[in-house]
Amino acid sequence: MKSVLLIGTGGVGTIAGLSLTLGGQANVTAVVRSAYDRVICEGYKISSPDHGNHSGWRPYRVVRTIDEAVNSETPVVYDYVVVSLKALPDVYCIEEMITPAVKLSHTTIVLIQNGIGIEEPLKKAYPYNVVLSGVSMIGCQNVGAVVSQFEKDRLIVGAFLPESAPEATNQSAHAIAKEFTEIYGTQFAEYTENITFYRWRKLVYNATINPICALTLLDTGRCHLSGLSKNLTFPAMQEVIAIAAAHNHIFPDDIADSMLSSDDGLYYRPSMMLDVVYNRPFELEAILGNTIKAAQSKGISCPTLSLLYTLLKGVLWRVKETQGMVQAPEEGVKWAAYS
Ligand SMILES: NC(=O)C1=CN([C@@H]2O[C@H](COP(=O)(O)OP(=O)(O)OC[C@H]3O[C@@H](n4cnc5c(N)ncnc54)[C@H](OP(=O)(O)O)[C@@H]3O)[C@@H](O)[C@H]2O)C=CC1
Ligand SMILES: CC(C)(CO)C(=O)C(=O)O
Repeated sequence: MKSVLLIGTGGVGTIAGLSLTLGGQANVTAVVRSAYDRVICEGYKISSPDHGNHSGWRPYRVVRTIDEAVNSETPVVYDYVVVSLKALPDVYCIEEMITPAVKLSHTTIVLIQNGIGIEEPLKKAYPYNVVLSGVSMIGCQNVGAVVSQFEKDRLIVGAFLPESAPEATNQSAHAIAKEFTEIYGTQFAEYTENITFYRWRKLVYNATINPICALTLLDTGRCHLSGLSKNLTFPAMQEVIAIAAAHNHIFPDDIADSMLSSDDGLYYRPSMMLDVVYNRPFELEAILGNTIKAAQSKGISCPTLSLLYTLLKGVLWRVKETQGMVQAPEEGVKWAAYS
């Protein structure tokens, strides 16, 4: 049995924990924060078209913190640390957070998160551990231990390989990526040698639809009905496609239409929109900030994405102020300091 530590038990993480458990090859210890008491008392209520409906499901072990996960009566060495926290480098530092659970040269770190450039800090912090990058296509929510999955669970997994890595290291990283897809279940997870391509491909959706829904608080269906999808999302997608092309990721001609039709029949609220609705910090830098940096590095202009980014920076400031993460000085502010 593989020993898995799951950090980030929202919609994506809980379904990952369920799939890894049902596959029968992993014992999953889950770090559960605000829903801890409910999960201990009642378990999760899950409705999943792929993994079934469950009432009272619990992973192998439920803990409140990473320290508790590591310091049990018999200390556990984790084979995999699966991170499905939001990618929020401006709020917490994942590479520091997971340190107690990562055994040098042994533990594989698996990131199941949206965005680009998210693996670099992990690989830098753990040069002797394998870092896997997972792109999830699921549409899923966890509200108070009630988990609802709306779209198919499809997880693409590949090894994150810095350019300088020796070939033998690369080969073992690819083998571990394949092993992880088997533990997750090959009906739902697939291995790729080129995970960066899939990260960029997903960005065509996440860097456009997520921000526009988060700003307008309209779900995907209502974005179509109001004309936003045609007049704003579609052109914004062309910018992402051009930036991706400059980084050698070329998509089929119908990529924008296929992303826009991926929620057909649903009034879907993407994860960034839910974060704004629940007044939580959202993944602005990982999704939009890093895309704009990638454009700048190639001298590409992306006015629509830049405007969305600037507006969302304001929204994020508001969220952080209400959460006490930033403060406006009592004496007021002067324009000259910000011009
Ligand atoms: N939702 C979706 O359908 C999809 C999401 N993604 C991506 O997957 C990733 C996860 O998304 P999602 O599942 O929606 O996220 P959620 O916001 O639903 O879940 C995040 C979880 O992390 C927990 N958490 C936050 N901070 C800590 C901490 N310091 N210690 C322990 N736990 C913590 C939260 O706990 P608490 O409840 O206590 O706040 C919450 O349970 C994101 O990168 C997202 O973009 C990708 C594809 C689809
Ligand atoms: C839209 C979706 C579900 C695509 O898988 C997503 O990534 C999100 O909600 O952030």
